[in-house]
Amino acid sequence: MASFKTPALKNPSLSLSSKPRLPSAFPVSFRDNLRFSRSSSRPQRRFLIITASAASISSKPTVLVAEKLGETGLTLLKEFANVDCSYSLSPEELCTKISLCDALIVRSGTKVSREVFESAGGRLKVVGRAGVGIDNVDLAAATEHGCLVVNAPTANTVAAAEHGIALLAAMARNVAQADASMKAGKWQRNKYVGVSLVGKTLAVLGFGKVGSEVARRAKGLGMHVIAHDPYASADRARAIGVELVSFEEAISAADFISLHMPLTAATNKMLNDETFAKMKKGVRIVNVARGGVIDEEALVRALDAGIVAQAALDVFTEEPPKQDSKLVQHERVTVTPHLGASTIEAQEGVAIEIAEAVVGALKGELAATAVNAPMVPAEVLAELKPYVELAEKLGRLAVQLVAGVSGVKNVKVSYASSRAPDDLDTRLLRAMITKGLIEPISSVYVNLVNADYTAKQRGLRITEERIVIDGSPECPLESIQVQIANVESKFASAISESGEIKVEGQVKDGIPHLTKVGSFQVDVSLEGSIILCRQVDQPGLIGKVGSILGQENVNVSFMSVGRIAPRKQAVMAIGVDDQPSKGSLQRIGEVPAIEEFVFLKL
Ligand SMILES: NC(=O)c1ccc[n+]([C@@H]2O[C@H](COP(=O)([O-])OP(=O)(O)OC[C@H]3O[C@@H](n4cnc5c(N)ncnc54)[C@H](O)[C@@H]3O)[C@@H](O)[C@H]2O)c1
Ligand SMILES: O=C(O)[C@H](O)COP(=O)(O)O
Repeated sequence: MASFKTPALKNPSLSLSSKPRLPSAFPVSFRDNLRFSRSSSRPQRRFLIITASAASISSKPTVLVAEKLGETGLTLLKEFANVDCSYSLSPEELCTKISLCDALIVRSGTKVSREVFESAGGRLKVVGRAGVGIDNVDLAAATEHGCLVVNAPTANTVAAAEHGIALLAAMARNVAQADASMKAGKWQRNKYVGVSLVGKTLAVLGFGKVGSEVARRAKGLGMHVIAHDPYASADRARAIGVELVSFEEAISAADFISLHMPLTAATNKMLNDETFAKMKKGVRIVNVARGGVIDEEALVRALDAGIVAQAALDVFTEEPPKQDSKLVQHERVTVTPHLGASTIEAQEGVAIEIAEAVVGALKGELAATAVNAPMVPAEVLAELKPYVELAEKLGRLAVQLVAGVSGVKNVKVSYASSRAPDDLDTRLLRAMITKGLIEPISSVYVNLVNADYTAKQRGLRITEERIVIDGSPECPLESIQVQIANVESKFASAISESGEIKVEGQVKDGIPHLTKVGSFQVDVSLEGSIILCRQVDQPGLIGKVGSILGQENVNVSFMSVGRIAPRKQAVMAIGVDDQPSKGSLQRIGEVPAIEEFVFLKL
């Protein structure tokens, strides 16, 4: 293979030593020193880059804050965006406003439905949930619209756990009922005899952030704590002195049950007639998770049947519940109006957490706490940066080589790396290849949020293969190869021996390079555009093509020839900074030795 670097480059910013630019979807400045870490108990931050256009937006983005948010969070938002605080919008008003907004911030009181995403007309980039539960956001619709959803998963954990403990103690000692009775002028000491917590068994259902904090505190009160959570680590439970048990064991052994799982299809009405029947008679239930995890009518029946002695509820299937709700009015039920996260401290924390996440996402920087997209740790992202660009460009090149693009259905991506497969996170690369494959042939905007969904929608199957090679594990990837099967090519030489369109690339000195087309080895940096020519290898040809381009002042940045053998067929790859005119391309095609050529935009 011969490789010729042009000596003088017209535009120094495109020189080989220039830093690679990230693809348009990723105007990223890597903020490794994010200001987030206020609490040492926070989980390790993981990051996601999301949005294309923010960096190019000259005017300020608009953030709609649809529910009350802490002042410090609002101040952070206002430093970067126009902030519209419109509380208590009707669903129709929200749908009307949303098309003018780049981001939306809500708490649990706003339904962010499919209609909201459809009404946004593509402008809405981020939904920030100022809290944990995202059951009020239609995640599938968000993903389909390429809209990132971020939440604030840690700042209200302690507040929710404290509220759970407050309800547990208040329920056991009839605090609310006795208070109401006294205010009604009564002094009923015998009626409000309570039960003790010490020595009792508490079953925590859902041993996540809040559940484990409740467990920790309940142990401090002298309770025997067991937990059920199909996804929790037994080691983590053991460290707190909690035994993980099955659901059946938990509900049948418990004197008290505290609920801390998210509301999902699997947890919906988890406590129902059947499960209440398996509980100890006289069990007491606390719910600061979500109303929907209990079948509320079944709970009323269980209370009336004496299976459940008492319940303390902060959350309801319908919020606010109907005034005449039997459950709310039940004498042995203590209720609060979804106050779990409502402490001054938690609301300030949540507001800051969500404001930072939303601003970061809008800037196109690294957004934290993504809910509907894979999150890639910042250090992995920094390492993969040039490969991200390579991946998108290989996708773009490969699809432009297809004749009749509707047939693109099966794409195979091979990653050659000396790292163990588990050590290489390819989700971001796959998303970028998908972006490169789809965007040149459609009007769909593809990002990390909607890449897999968009591929599936279009019937595009992307399979991945890892090839473990010898080499330095310092370097995450040796090469990426993209193959499109069962298609014809505009450039027959791009078809490999096995019949697929094949392009392969490497990162050299931080710059993505095209290193193989079909069976031909080339070496051209992936900047600007590329002309691929197949010719019979002969002296003078490079000069001929170069002079056609030179006459039009089209700058050649790189040129490389891959050939089977001297004076046999060869593929010449020419990198150009500017787009040649149709006339120049035609003249290149008319050079007698050139058998076929194609112009590809990156
Ligand atoms: N009342 C409030 O104001 C308030 C405040 C904060 C959180 N919450 C709610 O509390 C719940 C927990 O919040 P978190 O921050 O601890 O979330 P988390 O994600 O840290 O924990 C949830 C846990 O539930 C577990 N889980 C999932 N499915 C389960 C199942 N079928 N059975 C048992 N466990 C299951 C998960 O594995 C996870 O460990 C959420 O519903 C959240 O919305 C309410
Ligand atoms: O999921 C949560 O974070 C809590 O339910 C808090 O909801 P809120 O923000 O509406 O108080």
